[in-house]
Amino acid sequence: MRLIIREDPQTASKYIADYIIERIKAFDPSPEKPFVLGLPTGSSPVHVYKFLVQRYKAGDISFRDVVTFNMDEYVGIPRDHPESYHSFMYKHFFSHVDVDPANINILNGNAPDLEAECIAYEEKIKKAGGIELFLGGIGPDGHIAFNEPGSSLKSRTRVKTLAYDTIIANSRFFNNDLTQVPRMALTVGVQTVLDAREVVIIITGAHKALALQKCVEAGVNHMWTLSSLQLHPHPMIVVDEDATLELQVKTVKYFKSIEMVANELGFQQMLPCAAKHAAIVEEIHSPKSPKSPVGKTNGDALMPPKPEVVRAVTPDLVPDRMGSRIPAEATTLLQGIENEDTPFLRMGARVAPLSG
Ligand SMILES: N[C@@H]1[C@@H](O)[C@H](O)[C@@H](COP(=O)(O)O)O[C@@H]1O
Repeated sequence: MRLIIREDPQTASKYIADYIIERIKAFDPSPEKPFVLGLPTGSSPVHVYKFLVQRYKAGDISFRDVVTFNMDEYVGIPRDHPESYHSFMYKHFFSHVDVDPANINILNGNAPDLEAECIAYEEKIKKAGGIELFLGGIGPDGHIAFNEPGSSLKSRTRVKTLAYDTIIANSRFFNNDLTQVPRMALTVGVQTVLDAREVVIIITGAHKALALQKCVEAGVNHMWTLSSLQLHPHPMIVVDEDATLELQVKTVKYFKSIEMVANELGFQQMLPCAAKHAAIVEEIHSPKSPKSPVGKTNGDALMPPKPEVVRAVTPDLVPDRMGSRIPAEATTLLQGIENEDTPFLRMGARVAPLSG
């Protein structure tokens, strides 16, 4: 898991928007091979959409070959109700970019047969080739989409009764009138989210701090459905400082150090995999300066160089998966980096991870 910590909701949102844009670009989508993007509603992703729209208007990105699947929708309120998730998505995103309306998928909370609607949605996702990147937010109780506490971690798209806490939390969108908040929703399941090839979650604010703590530091538990991300091969949670309030200091330092070390290794987030791989190999063979990323520390260093990193400069060379000859110990380093902390290494080239 990667946990990216930024100062405030704006910088966290910008990080995610930039990340999504680079993922789409690296994927190089076409009508035959569209990028399939899962999308959330809620106040947390509003800034992400704002930055995506800004970059679209600046000519940096097109959504023409992007197929979208929204996470959820209320049952029983008209599609054009200002608080329907359908309205939300058009208001904050779809109306401002070049996404093809035929490529937009949102569950229909007024379908005559809600069960059939959910089954058909799963089928549609499958037919689209699965979701490449699922962006999500969470509720203060750690729910993802509308997978309320106690939801099966194997759940799929279905009709869900909302928890009373969620009805209270969402009443702010309905003039604080609890009676106006729908009691049911259609939602993708936890397993639907986990099936995505990559999951990116935004969590901001002190009111989500306990949920973040449960999901990152505690075990996998259906009472905090986001914790299921621990079972995903490539999850990334992007948070603001306020959301980290319940985390242990060492957890925060650990994840910050992971990002720092990745930066020191010269990984620009958006470089294609092969280039990054080559950069690592080159750096291991011929460190550019005494400040080489291998074992580099500075005054703020959070972790000492690991012995295996230092050993990686020994001349005992073995072929790696990309044909370069690298020190045997370095394969461990590369695997650790690629598997655990830098899913972006997979970007663009869509190469298989080095192992696992
Ligand atoms: N179904 C949505 C979730 O997908 C969203 O993550 C959550 C949090 O919303 P907010 O970002 O406004 O706190 O709200 C609703 O419950």
